[in-house]
Amino acid sequence: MYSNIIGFNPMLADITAAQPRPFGKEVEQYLQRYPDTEHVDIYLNDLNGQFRGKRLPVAELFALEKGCYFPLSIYAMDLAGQVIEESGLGQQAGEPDRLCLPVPGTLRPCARDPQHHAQLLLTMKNAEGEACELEPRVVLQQILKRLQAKGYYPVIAAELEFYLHDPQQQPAVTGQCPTQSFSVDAPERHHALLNDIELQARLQALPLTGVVAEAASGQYELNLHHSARVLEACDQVLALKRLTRQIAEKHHQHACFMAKPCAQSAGSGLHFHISLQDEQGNNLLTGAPGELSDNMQQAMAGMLALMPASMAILAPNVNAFRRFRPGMHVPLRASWGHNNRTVALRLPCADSANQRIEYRLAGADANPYLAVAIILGGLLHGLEQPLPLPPSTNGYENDSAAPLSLNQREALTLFRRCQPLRELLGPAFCTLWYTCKTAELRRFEGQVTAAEVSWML
Ligand SMILES: NC(=O)CC[C@H](N)C(=O)O
Repeated sequence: MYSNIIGFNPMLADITAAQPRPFGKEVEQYLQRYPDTEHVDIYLNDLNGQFRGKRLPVAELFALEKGCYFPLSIYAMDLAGQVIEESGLGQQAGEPDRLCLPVPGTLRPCARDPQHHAQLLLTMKNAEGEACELEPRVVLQQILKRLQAKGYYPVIAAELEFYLHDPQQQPAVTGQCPTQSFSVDAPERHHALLNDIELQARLQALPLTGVVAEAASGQYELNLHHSARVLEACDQVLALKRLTRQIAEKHHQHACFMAKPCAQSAGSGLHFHISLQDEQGNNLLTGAPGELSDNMQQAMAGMLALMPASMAILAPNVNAFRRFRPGMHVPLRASWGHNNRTVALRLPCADSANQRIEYRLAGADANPYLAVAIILGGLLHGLEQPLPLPPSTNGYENDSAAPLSLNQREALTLFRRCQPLRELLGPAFCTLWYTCKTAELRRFEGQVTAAEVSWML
């Protein structure tokens, strides 16, 4: 909610990509630092950002330089880990494997047992040996390449909300959710646990800059420092989620990243602050004092134009749509405004060098690679095909901004029909997303819910 108040000076951001170390060297250095390592989890992040892979004895680590194999169907799994046959990647295709390679710089200790257990992110190749177009990380990478080809270097900072709760109880159980945003005393209740998160984040070189108590009991926000290494920043969001879950478990708590775990309490968002630099590190969104630059107007107009069709990615399941309720600091329309937490694109107070957009639509359960691909795709769309910026709005009363689709089926239909998104995210990926999410929704709708049973049995 309140991250980046210390400053978002894009001039400070290092726009050069990290020099990848040869993987063997990275392993050697890691094992010098953690000589007692016994195991490593190697993983890909699937469509839902879940970790899929296997645990290996550490001796296998060196051999990974040449790669290893996992089934392509990892990118066709639903939230329950079932392969969606309608994708055509499942058993009817024989569930073929693809080559996977380590992502340089992602060998980190695992928070569950940092001295003995490591983890490593992989990336998949397609049948031709190119980056796999169905992998969310690759979808974002392609958009970044297009931006860089035009001399645009985005800078992003993530804010991730979640609930801590007793595993025997629901998060923010009704009646126990006093409003306590900003409370500096609230974190005292979870002092040891939050300290542990910070410590493990340091060990994993995740730039955690702050922890904020949010609007409901047990709800917190984690702020990551802004970075021009956009892919790495998204890797870090997912690593931070895993770390937080593991640390919570150690403290006999549960960390919940559902978008709306409790109907009566605040939902959890994944907000991104976005800025744009040129090669010299100048902020390209900055305008004359009191004015919005052309770039800023075009970037926002592009994001707003793609927003209704983007909901299917930013709210990736039935529960994610429940977050969009009035009075919960959540946008309900494709809106923008100055210093306003009810709009989709918030322009925070900032001095001229730090002007940026806060994109507030994604839920905490959204895939960060895809959410950022949507945001930067919208920005690119706006810069390439300038559109007029609609008037700013100020709160829920003003209904001049375009409505957003607030149910998953409608959102998926808009997504399928949106040609610019198809072009930005790639047709193969868009077909996969639509197919998997439609099948997942059908599975959900085919169930009898606990509410029906308790009301009617
Ligand atoms: N931190 C805030 O601005 C509140 C955001 C709100 N919890 C959300 O769901 O997005």
